[in-house]
Amino acid sequence: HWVYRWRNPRCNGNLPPGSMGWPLLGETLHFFAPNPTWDTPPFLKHRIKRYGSVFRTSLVGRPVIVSTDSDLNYMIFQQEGQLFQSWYPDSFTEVFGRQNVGSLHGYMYKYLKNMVLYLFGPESLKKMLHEVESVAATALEKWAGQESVELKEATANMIFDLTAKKLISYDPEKSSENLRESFVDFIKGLISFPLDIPGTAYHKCLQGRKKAMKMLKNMLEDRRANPRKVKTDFFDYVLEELDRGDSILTEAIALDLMFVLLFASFETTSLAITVAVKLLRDNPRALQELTEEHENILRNRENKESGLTWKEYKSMAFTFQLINETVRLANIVPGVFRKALKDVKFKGYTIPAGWAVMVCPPAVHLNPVNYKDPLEFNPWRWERMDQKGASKNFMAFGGGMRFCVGTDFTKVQMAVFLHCLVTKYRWQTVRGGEIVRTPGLQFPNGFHVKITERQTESKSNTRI
Ligand code: HEM
Repeated sequence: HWVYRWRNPRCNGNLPPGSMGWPLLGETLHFFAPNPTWDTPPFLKHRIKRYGSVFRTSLVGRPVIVSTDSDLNYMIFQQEGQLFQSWYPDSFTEVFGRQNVGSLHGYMYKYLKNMVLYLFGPESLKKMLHEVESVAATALEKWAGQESVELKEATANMIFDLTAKKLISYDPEKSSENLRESFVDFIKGLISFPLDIPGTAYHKCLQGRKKAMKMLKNMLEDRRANPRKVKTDFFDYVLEELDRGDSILTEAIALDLMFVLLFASFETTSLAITVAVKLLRDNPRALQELTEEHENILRNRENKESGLTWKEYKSMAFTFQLINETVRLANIVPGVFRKALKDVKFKGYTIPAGWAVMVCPPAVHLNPVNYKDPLEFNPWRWERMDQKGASKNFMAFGGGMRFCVGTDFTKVQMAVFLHCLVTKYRWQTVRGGEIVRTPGLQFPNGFHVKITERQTESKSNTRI
């Protein structure tokens, strides 16, 4: 009876078609199978073909409705808090903490979102532009002296230092413990079998999180003991809120959030930059147009000594097309999770209240109906398309109320990094760069590149 119920869940209407897989295990293993292409994962492809764009399944012990349907995705994003609510699986909660941004609602959520928007909104980014440029220029200068660099790791370090400085004024040079190292341990075991015994990757992941959380807690306590006159970072604002007395923010929530924010900021953007550099390497025409755009900016600059200005940043039309095309193909977030708050009717089907719903951006971004030759890297396709917000066919940064608050920050970092890279350097692949999604996108053997200064390159060519 139990197995029968597992396979045929109750529903006040017509459940979307699909299979619940094996008892308990569901279809989890198929879902996590590595996919060595840019294309939609086979798990989705097979089921879309068999059942259509909306189907049911069971993942990590939960019944889930999978949506690859543009209209349903749109409705899910628009109905946040009404018919659907942000929700992430228990296994996420285990490693990211109980109070991650995804599980916050109402007043607390709005407060924290505003705080992040304040720290990384356009006004702050304008002021940060020179700093982002100097960080990228310094990093590239260092890398150019080396035999090769693993780009994903190197850019993640670069972004981590910048974000940690902005969010919590962390300075790796001055700190006795290495916060970044704990995050590395955490990430290595993130997509692993959840078996918490010494020696396993998962155990290391939880230990990494524990260590990072302890360091963050110490830093927050330090700040409490030595408050600053002018509030500039996340800790300053958190302490102000905690000291208000009637706030529902607790120290535990604040620290969990700090952890998620740091993670969300450097893992995603570093992956996007690495994918962009790889795609540029493979597409000389796009590299040429990008280089021309950035050389023009330098050529037209009145004061040659000044760094990038906001006006110059805003003028990078082709760069923004390239960034959109990169994140469309990269599908950095392969699934966005929600929970149905009520029974929801959609095209003759019912999504039962309490069920998890997974919106699948890859199925939308790689659908030939939405994008002609979807696997082709074609930044020019964005010339005639809206590039700013989210749409039914573009949800790399989510959509609706929960649209990514780090989008502008990511774009600034990507554009500025590419500016520094193409105006001064050339690079070649040494090894690696293969794509495997598991189901997040990764470079299993790294992406090792040799970066050389352009002048040096032309001088040596002349010699030859
Ligand atoms: C290429 C880079 C990035 C991608 C692809 C990305 C993608 C996403 C997506 C798809 C969501 C929606 C999740 C949902 O609806 O459940 C999201 C939300 C979020 N992102 Fe990003 N993100 C990126 C960079 C960043 C950065 C740099 C930060 C931090 C400064 C950040 C912070 C957040 C936060 C706090 C949320 C939750 C917003 C909310 O629930 O309202 N992201 N991101």
